[in-house]
Amino acid sequence: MTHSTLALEAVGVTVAYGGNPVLRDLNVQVRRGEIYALLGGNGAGKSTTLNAFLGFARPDAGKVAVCGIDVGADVLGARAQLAYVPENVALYEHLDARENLEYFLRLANTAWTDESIGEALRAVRLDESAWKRRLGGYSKGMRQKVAIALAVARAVPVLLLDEPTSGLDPKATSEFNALLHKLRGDGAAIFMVTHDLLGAADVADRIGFLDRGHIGHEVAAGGGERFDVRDLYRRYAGTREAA
Ligand SMILES: Nc1ncnc2c1ncn2[C@@H]1O[C@H](COP(=O)(O)OP(=O)(O)OP(=O)(O)O)[C@@H](O)[C@H]1O
Repeated sequence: MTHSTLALEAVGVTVAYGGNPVLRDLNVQVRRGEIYALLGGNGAGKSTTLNAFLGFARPDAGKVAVCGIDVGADVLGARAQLAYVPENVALYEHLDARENLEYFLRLANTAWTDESIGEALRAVRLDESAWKRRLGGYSKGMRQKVAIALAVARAVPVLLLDEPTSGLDPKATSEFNALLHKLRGDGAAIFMVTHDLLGAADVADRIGFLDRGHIGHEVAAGGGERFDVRDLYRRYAGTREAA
């Protein structure tokens, strides 16, 4: 893995709260053009891992980098490389999709035009008939599209997703997965945390199993069947028991 293609890197990361280790010697690397799913039970440390990449959880040991930028040394520089899409996307309910993008792009100090915003909304396949509707009436899937359109308009190479498909119906999930594959094809690095084994198996190139703050095992997709789902289940059940 060359340095230039490495988008996310955690090396020997330990994060403790009140002396209690939540991440323990966590090691993970995600390249551009790759979708990585981190699978783990409740309390395994998934959100803390995201927070470490975002610079909200400071490692007690180890190093976290985004596109080669050390998060501890330059948190704003690192954040400028990524977009974070939380489980429940918080946007302005009384603004429409375009207005939300304009507002957040201005906040991010990113130049935009009507054209570039239109391109971003088209790229995420948000139905054009919805562009002028207030977000208050949007479904979860539509909100996620707007959040990802913001990432597209900012042209960031890294996406961090928290439980992206929970609460999406099968059609919205399949549209969402197709969107992730398109972004991956355009060179994005996508890191998602999830409980959803089948969802991860559908979309990810690699899956890491987080067990009490440590990735004990990773599997990569291969061949027509991609993953051996029964094997994934056995491994996941093992971590869930321990979590
Ligand atoms: N700010 C904090 N202060 C103290 N403890 C924390 C803090 N944040 C997380 N923890 C603890 O760290 C552990 C891991 O939490 P984390 O939220 O990272 O797990 P998770 O895998 O995202 O869980 P879930 O799937 O339930 O959201 C939990 O035991 C949690 O209580």
